[in-house]
Order: sequence, then C-alpha cells, then structure tokens
Amino acid sequence: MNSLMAFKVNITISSLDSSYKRTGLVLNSKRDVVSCVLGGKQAAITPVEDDGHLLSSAQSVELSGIQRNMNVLPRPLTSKDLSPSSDGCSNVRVAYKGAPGAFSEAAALKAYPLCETVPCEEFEAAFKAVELWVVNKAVLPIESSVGGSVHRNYDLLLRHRLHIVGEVQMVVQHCLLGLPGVRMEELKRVISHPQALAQCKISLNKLAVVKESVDDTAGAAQLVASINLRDTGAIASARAAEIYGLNILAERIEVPFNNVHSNEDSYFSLSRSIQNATWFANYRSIGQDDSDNNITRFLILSREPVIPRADRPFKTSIVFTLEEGPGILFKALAVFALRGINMTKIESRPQRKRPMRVVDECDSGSAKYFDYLFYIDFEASMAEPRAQNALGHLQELAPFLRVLGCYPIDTAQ
Ligand SMILES: O=C(O)C(=O)C[C@]1(C(=O)O)C=C[C@@H](O)C=C1
Repeated sequence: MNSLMAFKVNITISSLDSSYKRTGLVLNSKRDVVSCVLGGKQAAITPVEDDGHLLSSAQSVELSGIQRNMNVLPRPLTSKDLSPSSDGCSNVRVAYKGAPGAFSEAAALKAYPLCETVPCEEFEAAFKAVELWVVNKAVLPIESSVGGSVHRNYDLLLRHRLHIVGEVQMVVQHCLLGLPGVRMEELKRVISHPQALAQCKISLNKLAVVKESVDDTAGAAQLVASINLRDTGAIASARAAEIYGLNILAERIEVPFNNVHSNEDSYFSLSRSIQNATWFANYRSIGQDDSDNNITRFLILSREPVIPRADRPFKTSIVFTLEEGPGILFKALAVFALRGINMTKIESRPQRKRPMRVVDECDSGSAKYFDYLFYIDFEASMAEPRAQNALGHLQELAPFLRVLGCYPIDTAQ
C-alpha cells in the first residue's frame, strides 16, 4: 500500500496534553509528528497504528482518496507562518538541563510562558542544541544564592559562541518526595542535585539520612518512581511530584525543619557519608546554612544578540584576560568605577590552554602564576557611551576581551 494512504489526519486543536509539549516526549519518541496547518488549526499527521490513542475520535477527521493524499503534501509557507507569534513565544523551543519538572524547566517557562521546553542531559547538549538550530534558546543556571557560581557554564560560555540575551532569577522551593504510602521516617537515603542537597542540608541532617547526588532534581524523582525505591526520597519540585506520581512528604525543606529530631549517632554516620560524596569537592556551598531565600539566577542564551537599549535597565556580561603586573586587576576594575558603573558579579576561572604564566625575575629566578579569565557583569547597556568608553579603556589593559551579552535586567520577583 502507498505509505501515504496509511495516514490519518488528526486535527489536534491544541488538545495535545500540555505535559507532552513540555516534556518533549512528542519530539523524542518514535511518534515524531509532521506538523502542518489545516483550516487554520495546527494538525499532526501521524501513522494511525502508532498514534490513534493520542486523540479522541471526535477530534479526528478521516479523509479519503485523492483528498487524503493532498493533505499530506507539504503546505506552502505563508508570510503569517514566518511572522513572530502575537504572544512572542508560543513557537519558541527552549533547551534546559535536566528531566521534565526540573527547576531549570520552570525558569525556561518563567522566561517564555508558552514555549516548548526541550530537556537535555548535559549543559553542553543545551549549548549545542542552540548552535545547531534544534532549539531557539537555552536557559541554564549560572549562580545561586546558596551554592555560588556554576563554573561549568562559565567555561562553556567561552567555548561556545552564543549570546546572553536575558536572565531569570527564580526563588527555588524544594519538596521532599517519596513513593505513595512511604512515610518520612522510613527514608534511609535522599537523592537530588548537589545544589539542592546543599540548599537543604540542615533539614536533611535533622532527618539523619544518607545524601546522594544525581544529575538533577527531577531526575531524582524519576529514579525513585521508576525503580520503586521505597527507602529513598528525592528533593525536587512539586511539579516533579505530579509528573512522576510521587507524594510530597515535606514542602519548602530548604527552610530548616523544626519538628524533626536529630540523633547524634546518625549525625556522625551522615558526616562520614558527606565526606565520601563526590559533590563535596565540587560545590563550595556545603558549609552554608539552608536559606528561606534560596534564589537561582539563570541565563538565557541565543544565537543572535539582542539590540542594546538605553531606555530600560540593561546588564552587560564580559570576559577578559590581563597581563601580569602590580595593580592590574585594580586598574581593570577602575574603568567601571571611574564612570559610575555598578559591577554586579566578578568570577575568575583558570585559563585551560595556558594555566601557568612563567615570569622571569632576574635575581630570584622565574615565578609561576595561574593565569585567569575574568568574567564581569555590570549594570549598563552597550547603547550608553559610558559603557562603550569603559570597554574601550579596558581593551588597553586586556589582551583578550569579549562581550558575552547585553540584556535586560530581570527586575520581576
Ligand atoms: O536540578 C534541577 O532541577 C535544576 O534545574 C538545576 C539546579 C541548579 O543547577 O542549581 C537549579 C536550581 C536548584 O537550585 C537546584 C538545581
């Protein structure tokens, strides 16, 4: 039979469960759909045997003969298809790291409420997905009020040629999740993203459970549900509980529990397990207290930069290197202070290609220093002369300087 004849045209009328849209299951599964527009409605053309269950019969229209063939032919684009949607983001695909229900997905939806979110296994996959036009944007964490900087993303910003086009600040509220019927006291182990474990350290110490890190919070929830781990809890979002069918055993556990007693013996065994955990070395937040003001800042990355404006608050992010010499960093930072520009963040990372700089000091032999890349965020737009002058001035001191992005400051709560 002609393969075209085996298709039924399903008029989806935006009825496709929004969770499919958010999880990316539609795109990743073998049920990949071919989109077309039929009578002004979004239509998905799918093999009958595969996807008949996705839609109710009332939403399906079977066409026959020549008409059936014609409807599976590609429809010519119109200028309407190519103009941006009126809401500005319903046709935007946004990559994030983690499983559906991760906080990064929530950040993507905060930035683009109607977007299609695309989960990625690693940060690098999200960068590549933007570069290769698989998605329009990526939303990735860059720092948190408890855990500090996400160094991996600083390194990837330099390696890839994407532009920062926005930022999202989000209050992160963690839940302790468990399988239905499991009580909090029955948990022996809690798994989550290392940042989430660090953010909930005090509450977890009181619970006297072993902590183990996994790639992301929603991935932890997925693991507990998929292999039926009755003695294991996951720290994740309330939305992850809904997606993976888990119970919320406690809400907002980044704020220390008051009603859970800690026990000396289990505290010491917990300390041992923390020392053994690999994330101890990677996250410098471990000694800090849980906070009821747990904020993560995410960057929005795109292939194209935004055009800097001066009529609303903008931030600019740059990366540069410096020659060695007394007070050179002081001089570099002074280019902003001299022009009344507020610096909001400074981060230094070792230069991987040339980690050590050898300096010849005739009398005392040669000295070796680490060579650094400096990342700075400052509150000014590249549309403002004071920002242009500051960077012109910095260029005199910096052998390498790159503007990573100039973007509107997130002023929303
Ligand atoms: O694991 C997730 O859910 C993420 O989105 C990642 C991440 C992070 O990298 O900091 C984001 C916010 C929370 O603080 C915990 C984890």
